[in-house]
This record gives sequence, C-alpha cells and structure tokens, in this order.
Amino acid sequence: MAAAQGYILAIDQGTTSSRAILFDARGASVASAQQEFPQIFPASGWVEHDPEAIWRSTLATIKACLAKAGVEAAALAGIGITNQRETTVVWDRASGKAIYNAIVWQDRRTADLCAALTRDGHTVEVQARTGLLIDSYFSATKIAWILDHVPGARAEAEAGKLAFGTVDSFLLWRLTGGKVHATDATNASRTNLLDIHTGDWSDDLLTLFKVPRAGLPEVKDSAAAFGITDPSLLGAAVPVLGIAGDQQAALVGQACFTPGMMKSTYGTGCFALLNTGGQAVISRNRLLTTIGYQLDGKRTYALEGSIFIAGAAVQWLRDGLQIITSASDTGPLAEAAADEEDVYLVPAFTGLGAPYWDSAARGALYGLTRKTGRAELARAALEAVAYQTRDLLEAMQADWPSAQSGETVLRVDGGMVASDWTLQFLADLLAAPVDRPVILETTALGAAYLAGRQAGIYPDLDGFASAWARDRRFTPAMPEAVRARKYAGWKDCVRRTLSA
Ligand SMILES: Nc1ncnc2c1ncn2[C@@H]1O[C@H](COP(=O)(O)OP(=O)(O)O)[C@@H](O)[C@H]1O
Ligand SMILES: O=P(O)(O)OC[C@H](O)CO
Repeated sequence: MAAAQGYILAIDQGTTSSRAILFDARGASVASAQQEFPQIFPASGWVEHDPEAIWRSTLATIKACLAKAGVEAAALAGIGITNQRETTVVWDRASGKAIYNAIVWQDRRTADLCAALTRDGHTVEVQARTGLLIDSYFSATKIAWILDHVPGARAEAEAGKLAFGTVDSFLLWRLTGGKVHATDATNASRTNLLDIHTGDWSDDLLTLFKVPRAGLPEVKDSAAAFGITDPSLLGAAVPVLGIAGDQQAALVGQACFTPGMMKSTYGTGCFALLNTGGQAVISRNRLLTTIGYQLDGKRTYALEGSIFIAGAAVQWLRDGLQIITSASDTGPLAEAAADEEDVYLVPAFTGLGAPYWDSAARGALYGLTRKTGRAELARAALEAVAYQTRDLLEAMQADWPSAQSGETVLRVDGGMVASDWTLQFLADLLAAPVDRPVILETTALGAAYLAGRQAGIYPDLDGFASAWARDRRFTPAMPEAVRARKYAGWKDCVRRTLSA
C-alpha cells in the first residue's frame, strides 16, 4: 500500500485524447481516465485543436482519475506532464485565452514558408543549431503564422503581451492559474528555435523565423519545480515536477538511459528514439537530433526517426476499406496470407516522414494479383511498419556507428504492440531482438518517473532501470535470404512511390 503523499499523477495530453494516470509510490498504476476531443480540419492539410477543449479534457480526466482511485489531490506528491509535441498555442497573458486555435504538429500550412527558407540555404545552420530540419512539423513557423494572421498579434507579441508555447506550457500556465510560463528542454527542442547545444533559445533563429523572444517560456530541466497548481482547480495545491514531450517520456518510461538503447512507439504513427548520451549526433541521413531528457542541467541527446503512419494504416483497413472489424483482426489475417503473394503497402497517406521527408508522396499498393485478398492487405499494412522501422534503424546506424557495436535491442510500446505477429515480423526484418515491456503505459510512466524523482519518492535512473520488466522478447527467426529479398522489395516500392 502506498504511503499518503506518495501518489504521482501523470497527464498525457495526446493528439486525439487527453489521459490522466495515477501511479503509487512504487510506480504501479492505480487508475486512469481518458477523454477524446475534436480534431478541426479548416482546410486541406490544416489540423487544429481548440485549446479550451485540450484544457477541459485534461482537467476532466485528472478529476475523473482521482475520483476513480478515491484519492484526494492533497495526497499527490506531484504531477508530471507529457504531451503531443510541436503543437503550438499563442495566448494572451492578461486573459489566459488563446488568440487562435492550437496549430497541430501534423498541420502543413507553413510548408511554402519552410520551402522558401530551405531554398534560401538555411538548412545547414538550422540543423547544426537545432538538430532539426526546416519543416512545418515544428513550432517556429506555426507561431509566426499566428502572429501574422491574427490582427494586431505581432505588435502585441513584441510588447510582451502574448505567451507562446507547446501544449505542456499552455497546460502549466492554466494549472498554475496563469503564474508560470515555462517548458522543459525536450519540448523546447522541437520548436526549431532552441540551440540544443546551449539549451537556450537562439537569437539568430528567433530572427530567422520572426519569433519575438518576449513570448517564449523559460526552459527548464525535465524534472524541476515547475510551479504549484491553483488550489481552486483540484482542491489542493500540487507541485508540477516533471515535463517531457511524449516520445521523450516514452524513452524515459522504457528506461533507455544508456547510449545505444532504443525505443519505438507504435501508435497512430511511429517514433523511434536512440539514446546517444551526451553527444548531439547531427544526422547525415535526415533523422532528427533531439534532447532525450535534461536532468540536473545535463542534456542527454537522442536520434529520432518519425514515421507518420503506423497503426493509422490498420485504422484505414477498418474504417476506410472496411475489410476488418477490429484492429486485432490483422494478426490472424496476416498469419493466413498466402506466402507467395508479395504485396507491399507504402503508407504515404500524408507523405513520407523520416528518412525520406517527402510530403508530396502518396500511398501505393504494389504486387496485387487476382489472388490478393484482405489477408494479404492486412499483412502488407503490418509489414509496412517493420520496413519503415528498418529504414530508420539503418539511418541511425549510418549516423552513429556506435549503434552497430554490441547487440541492438528494440524496446517497443504503443497500441500496435498488442500484435504478436507484427513484433515477430519486426524482429525478423531487423535481425534484432524486440522487447515488449510488462508496463505498456510507458509515456505516462516516464512523465510520472520524472515528477516522482523530483519529489524524491522514486529511485535514481539506475534504480528505475532495474525495475523495468520484460513481458516477452521476440527473437529473429527469418532466414537471411528471405529477409534480404523482402527488404529489397520494399526499397524498390518506396523508390517508385517518391514524388521526385
Ligand atoms: N492488435 C492490434 N493489431 C494491430 N494494430 C493495432 C492493434 N491494436 C491497436 N492497434 C493500432 O494501434 C493504434 C492505437 O495505438 P495508441 O498507442 O492508442 O495510438 P495513439 O496514442 O497514437 O492514439 C491504432 O492505430 C490501432 O489501429
Ligand atoms: O500524440 P501522439 O502520441 O500522436 O504523438 C505525437 C508526437 O509527439 C508528435 O511529434
């Protein structure tokens, strides 16, 4: 039984839903609550969220979670926040109201601006400082777009009347009753504005992207005293002690603390992060360099590969093609697919992410015959996840040769890892073991760990890492010749799908 004052509440504010999960002093999850909120698509390629919907759903899930557990807010030792990254909110400091909807990470409205900055030759400088490419995925051009499209906003921002932030900053502002404007280094590293080598906003980049410094939050460690919640919200003042972007929180939750350790999260999309220790490895293969976590002022870096479509391809089989009724149908169907049918799905529904970064590419199916049926399509959707992961792994190994020394083990999480078939194929195709942990809520666990460490109730990194437990290891069993033939087939299909 956990001691009083020993609970940690993790807020996981995701792209499609807000969740709250309560952990006890031993790090076991006690209760959770989840609420979806609407996606807003005002134009082709635009994706927005109503910041009030983000806030309302977050607050409602915190309250529902505590009520389910029968735990009072006064028993919380701290709150950890993890969040969809890059999504940008600009709000008025006086009223606390957003001046425009949140522009979501998937939103492509600033693609032309990014293309112009790329044409003007800024990529090398931006990548050297931020570890990122110039892309509308990141926050900087989203902030500038809002300042240039909401009447009067730019002048107000320059006068310090507006605050900008990623979702963590906005939630922190609301939770503290408008008292604290801060973020953590992992979220800051997704903006295109942070110099990841110094950990501070870069004046040169602020000038390049036309973002006034006056609007930016203070950048803190991922485990820090961020602020105290307004007692009127939860009935007690609770310290916010941890913040990390959701993929970095999963890196922490998977205890990937040693250079060379790697996790991959398979939800709607897939995000693979490889810990490179204190070394910010700048990619020559179009991966992202990002801050994995910052503790006690020390930055740990990661190489990241982002794939836009993973489980979303399974959703497409269910909701678009309507050839399955549930995501879990795909495993048995893949098992039953005909061996001789080499069907490939290149799921470029919204373009291709790392390492291709081709936003104009569109999805394609290859190798269809009259024998192709739902089983082969289901298998192709699951296989696509593994092929894309191998693309990322190869790019990581090319960027950072240390990733090749020793055995690469991939720790996996996210909704898709319920599929044993997918994980076996992943191990086969990577020729590397794939480990599924007992605790699959790794993102929330990571945020809780950061807060619990700061509160002094959770162990140090080594202690936390030794508590990580494996549910199952998937070991490669595919003959090398089959692996090579299948992957070569995928590379050929990608080549035929790229837009230029
Ligand atoms: N058994 C399964 N086999 C294959 N895909 C699955 C299975 N269960 C869930 N998924 C996929 O996992 C995704 C949901 O994962 P989740 O981590 O909840 O995503 P997100 O956090 O991005 O919303 C969905 O796209 C769903 O299609
Ligand atoms: O909210 P998720 O889980 O889809 O994650 C979104 C990522 O953080 C975007 O970079």
